[in-house]
Amino acid sequence: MSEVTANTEPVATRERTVEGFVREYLRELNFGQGVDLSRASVNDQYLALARTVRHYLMVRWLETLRRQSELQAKSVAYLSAEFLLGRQLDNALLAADLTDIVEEGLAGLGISLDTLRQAEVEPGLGNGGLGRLAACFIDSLATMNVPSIGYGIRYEYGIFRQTFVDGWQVEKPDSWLTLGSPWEFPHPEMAVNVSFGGTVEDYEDDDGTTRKRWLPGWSVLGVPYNYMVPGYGNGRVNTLRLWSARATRAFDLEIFNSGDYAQAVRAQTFAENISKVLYPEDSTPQGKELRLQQQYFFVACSLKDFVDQVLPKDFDLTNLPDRIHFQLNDTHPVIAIPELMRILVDEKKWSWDDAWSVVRQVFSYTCHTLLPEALEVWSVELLGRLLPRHLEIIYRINEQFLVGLRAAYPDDELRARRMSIIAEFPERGIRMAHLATVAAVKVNGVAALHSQLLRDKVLHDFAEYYPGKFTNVTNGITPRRFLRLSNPGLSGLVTEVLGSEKWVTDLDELRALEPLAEDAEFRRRFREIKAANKRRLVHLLAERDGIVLDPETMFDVMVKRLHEYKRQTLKLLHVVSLYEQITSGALDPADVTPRTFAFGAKAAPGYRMAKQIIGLINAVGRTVNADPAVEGRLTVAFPANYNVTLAETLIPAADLSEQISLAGKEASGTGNMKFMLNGALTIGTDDGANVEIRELVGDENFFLFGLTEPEVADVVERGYHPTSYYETNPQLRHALDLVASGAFSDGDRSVFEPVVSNLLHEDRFLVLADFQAYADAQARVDAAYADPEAWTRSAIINVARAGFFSSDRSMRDYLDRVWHAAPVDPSA
Ligand SMILES: Cc1ncc(COP(=O)(O)O)c(C=O)c1O
Repeated sequence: MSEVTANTEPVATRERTVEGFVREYLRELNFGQGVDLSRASVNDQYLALARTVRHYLMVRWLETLRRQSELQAKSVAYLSAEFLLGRQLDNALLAADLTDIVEEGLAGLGISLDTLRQAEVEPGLGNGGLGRLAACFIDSLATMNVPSIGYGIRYEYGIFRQTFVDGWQVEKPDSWLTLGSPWEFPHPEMAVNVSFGGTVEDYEDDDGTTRKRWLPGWSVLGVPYNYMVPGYGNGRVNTLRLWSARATRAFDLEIFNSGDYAQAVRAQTFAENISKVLYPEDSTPQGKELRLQQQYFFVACSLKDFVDQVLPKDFDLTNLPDRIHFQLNDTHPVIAIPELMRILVDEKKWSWDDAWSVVRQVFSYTCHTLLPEALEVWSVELLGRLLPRHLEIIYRINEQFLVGLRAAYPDDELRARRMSIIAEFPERGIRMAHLATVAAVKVNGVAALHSQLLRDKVLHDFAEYYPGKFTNVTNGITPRRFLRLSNPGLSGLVTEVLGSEKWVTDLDELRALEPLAEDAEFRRRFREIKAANKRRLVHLLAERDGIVLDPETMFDVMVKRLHEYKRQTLKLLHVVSLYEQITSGALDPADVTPRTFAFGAKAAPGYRMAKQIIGLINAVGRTVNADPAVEGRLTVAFPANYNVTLAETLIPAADLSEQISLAGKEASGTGNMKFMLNGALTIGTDDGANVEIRELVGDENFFLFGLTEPEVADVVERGYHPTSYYETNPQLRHALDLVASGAFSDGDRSVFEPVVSNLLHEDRFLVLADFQAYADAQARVDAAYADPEAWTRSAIINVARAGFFSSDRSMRDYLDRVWHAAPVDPSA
């Protein structure tokens, strides 16, 4: 009998040849999908491809995990209720350096890689900027060799799929899991128990100490699903661990036996609801019980996982600050602070002071907003009912905090009330941002202006009390997804002229493009790439939405969540004004630069004004696009369901990026950076990261307009009267009157009355105040666009100076300023 030698090496050291890949792929199709090539559906082909590609990454993943537990280096845990990942296939192919092999191998089988790319449904596990930021950050952490893990929620339904019915938004469920999700690795055997409700009691410990004990009312299981987060070009694969809720018991057999099947499975449904659906809210918190359940659920799972599974069994938790830093992405995971206190005090039986001294060294908090209404406050009644022990802990943290505060400001009770973690009005509530700030090592804003406004306004009292705690980390975007993959034309040109792909991991390399702005041949090639990207978008939108566009027009793009502060209405009023001026004869169409005014935006389903604005954009589009008077001059395009996948084709095709929020309202923006990196010029206010973009590219390569933040504050303080702008600006008046007249609603004046009346009588975000400045800036845009050479020069300068906005740089800033951790040496 021949001897069998055990090989403990992972088997997946795959052959990196076309033939090797094809063999693996066919094996996966046959044995994984259970079909042969002649019968395989596109979905079969896609799933088999995804599994084949992940095999190639598997050795690296296992190796990363092995080394991580060996090294025990300081790690980062990024806690985020959202990870807006986008499609995975292309990114995995890039990381595994397999794209060419796979393309050729599939072609040999008569399969188009591009068709399989399109078969992937993106996991929309986030609302917009915040969730996409988390996805960029974990990509950068992996690429930079930082030991780290992402923790979040595996929503069964992500952000809703937006459709338009008669121009109005109708939400459809996003069933991203229906056709199978080949990128995830469920581990039901590693499920952890998470409790809710019940009561707290005192009891006497063995040594006579009185302690607290939480007697929960109910619990659920959290099942971890692991996702690979491959680094680019470095052999590292980090982990993203998303939690899915399951019932602790599938159903109650007693009730089932008594014949009530529906009642028997109700507990299961109840538990599984926790990870069922992402709250489709952006910039406004949802004070809903289920939302708090979600937050505690994923945080409790993650802390338990880290303490019990990731750390070695004999780990001394007093050393926790040397081993981990938990980054809280907004207030959603802030309940982690009392949860870690509970673990240390109640479960590990530490003293309060010892526990607090560790807890206050391991969390940092990123604030993402400037809108006071977006800061989460949980009612004490709700939090006490759902998490009674945590409420007690929060009260004790607050008590201790207020003692210190009153000692520092003995005669300032008003300040104590303002800063207290507990709000008394309009109902008693827990201010999660205050809790986070009290416990955090660092609190950061997400752009220079935002961090300054946090210090000066939103969290001013705290910045005075804890001067060293506040810092800035300007957001960033991953150059892998948002240039290397999404813009193959520009990416190829950059690699060619720079002589290598080093820029993909060192985006400052783009600076070397700058002299080429003066090179006519380079400009011609740059322009040709933009033109090709525009044609690619035109083709996509024709197929996807039946939208017909002319690639020869200027592509003026505003894509982001629909929110009044972002001011989609400002762009729309400008379109209406141009339309009104042309149709009334005030403007010769020949003098109007042919433009495509593109929008992409989802509105939160409960945000009525945002949905009205969507209806109005579509209504204006319908009228304008059908009117021969403006044909070839003005086109409005509003493809439904803006998501990461659409962004990847839309952004590289843009000539003009609209970043027109009211100054002092947009924390950072990341869309703005993606456009800049892809060679669009920005028309924008002095807000969020626009400020840093403009500083980098200079006024001559940026169309700045509008009130500054101090001016806005001044206008508001003096009393803002939007009607005065309406009365004194004829173009603005005519545009608003046209909307009010029912011209876009078949003569029905009532349809868009709420939008018009809101602008005229409230206009919280000063659209009318900035209208003329915006129209003037658009005239400057037209003038600049008329000179293609100068425009291209500016676009190249934008690209060349975009290096600062790499999320790799953001990670370096967090490592230095917040986490005090370092990448590990890949060769060690
Ligand atoms: C799908 C999607 N939605 C929303 C955003 C956020 O856009 P902005 O920063 O312009 O608000 C992004 C980021 O670029 C995105 O990719």
